[in-house]
Amino acid sequence: MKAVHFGAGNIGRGFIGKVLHDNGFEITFADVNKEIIDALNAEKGYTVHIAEENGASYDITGVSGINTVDNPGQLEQAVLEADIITTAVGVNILPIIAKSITPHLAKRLEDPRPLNIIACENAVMATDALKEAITNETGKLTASNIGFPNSAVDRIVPIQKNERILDVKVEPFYEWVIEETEWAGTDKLEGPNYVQDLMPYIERKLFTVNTGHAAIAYYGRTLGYDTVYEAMTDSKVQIFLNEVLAETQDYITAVYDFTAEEQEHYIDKIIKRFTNPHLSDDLNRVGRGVMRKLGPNDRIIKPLVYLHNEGENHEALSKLVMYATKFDNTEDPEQVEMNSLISEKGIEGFLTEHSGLESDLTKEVINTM
Ligand SMILES: NC(=O)c1ccc[n+]([C@@H]2O[C@H](COP(=O)([O-])OP(=O)(O)OC[C@H]3O[C@@H](n4cnc5c(N)ncnc54)[C@H](O)[C@@H]3O)[C@@H](O)[C@H]2O)c1
Ligand SMILES: O=P(O)(O)OC[C@@H](O)[C@@H](O)[C@H](O)[C@H](O)CO
Repeated sequence: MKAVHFGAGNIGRGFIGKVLHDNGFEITFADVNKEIIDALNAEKGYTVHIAEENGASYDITGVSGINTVDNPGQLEQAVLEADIITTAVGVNILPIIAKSITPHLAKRLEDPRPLNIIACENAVMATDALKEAITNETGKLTASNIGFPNSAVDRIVPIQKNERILDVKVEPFYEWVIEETEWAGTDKLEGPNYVQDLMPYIERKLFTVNTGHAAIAYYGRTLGYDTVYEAMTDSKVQIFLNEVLAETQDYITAVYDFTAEEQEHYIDKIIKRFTNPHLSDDLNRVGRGVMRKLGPNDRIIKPLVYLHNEGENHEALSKLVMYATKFDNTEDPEQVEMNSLISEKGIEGFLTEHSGLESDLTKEVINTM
């Protein structure tokens, strides 16, 4: 069984690569990072270390790499042989990945073996976005051997520097939930959970783990912290995090069938993950892509707008919007773009145009500070 995985970064090597390897796949990583691809081709393997006391280490073997900048032609053979294609590149990169896959797809689909294509990104229904980008190029795909399941991936993998460049340290917890209805073929992966309806799982994850992370990053930075672990030692951050997650809990339990008790249990587990002393996760990583995170369907604005419309408390999420607009990671191109939009249009104009907030909610958000 062969896999092509786009994005040989932290989640690609540390999570998706490990699951595929455990399922017996030979993995070809495709990436634009020459150093990583050269190392994959030289080493043919790497080690995943679990970040806990006496944590285990797992050797991932049978891997290789394609540098999609220097050798895009190598992708053809890899796609033709693939049983699964996955991505972990960042949701905004998916249209570029679509352009890499599309030229080889028709030929691959003449082969009756099932092919599943799955985007493993932090966004609601990211595979649908990849599928749309692919079908914009190919037209409607009528082959019955292709599946585009959406998925939710959860495992904290910080940016890190290790002695061996490919090795990667990951938290012990992981969860990969896949949309069963869209899966092509009968051979499923061991490890992921398959569900009929993914929306409850992806939104619960995004609006708890990722909204929580955003709260720690954007508020923690105003208090001068650099990492999640450091910020979580401050009771002010803990209190704010609890307030934010109480609001997203109201959204999750109103929209889906999770009970308050189930959600409280889920939150407790996540807060323990945020205080893992064996991980050092930079607030700049957790807060990266600030414009994406302030998008209408993302982790802050979607629950905020819902709670506002329902007349429910949304004060902490409103403050979170304001902390996000004040983030200061100027190495992030999205931060630079946001800063320039805010200086041109003001915060009010930015939130109305970019986040799609109605003017009464925009004013309310601004007045929380
Ligand atoms: N790190 C985490 O804790 C975590 C957890 C769950 C989900 N995610 C999601 O996984 C995705 C990847 O995150 P990450 O932390 O692994 O980031 P990362 O920066 O470590 O890895 C992304 C990789 O994609 C590569 N890339 C960029 N453009 C590319 C292109 N055009 N073609 C091929 N490769 C390209 C980069 O070179 C990099 O190696 C994001 O959507 C993120 O939200 C991350
Ligand atoms: O990757 P982002 O930028 O969408 O979000 C940053 C973090 O919240 C995220 O990467 C988490 O670590 C991850 O989603 C945990 O599963």
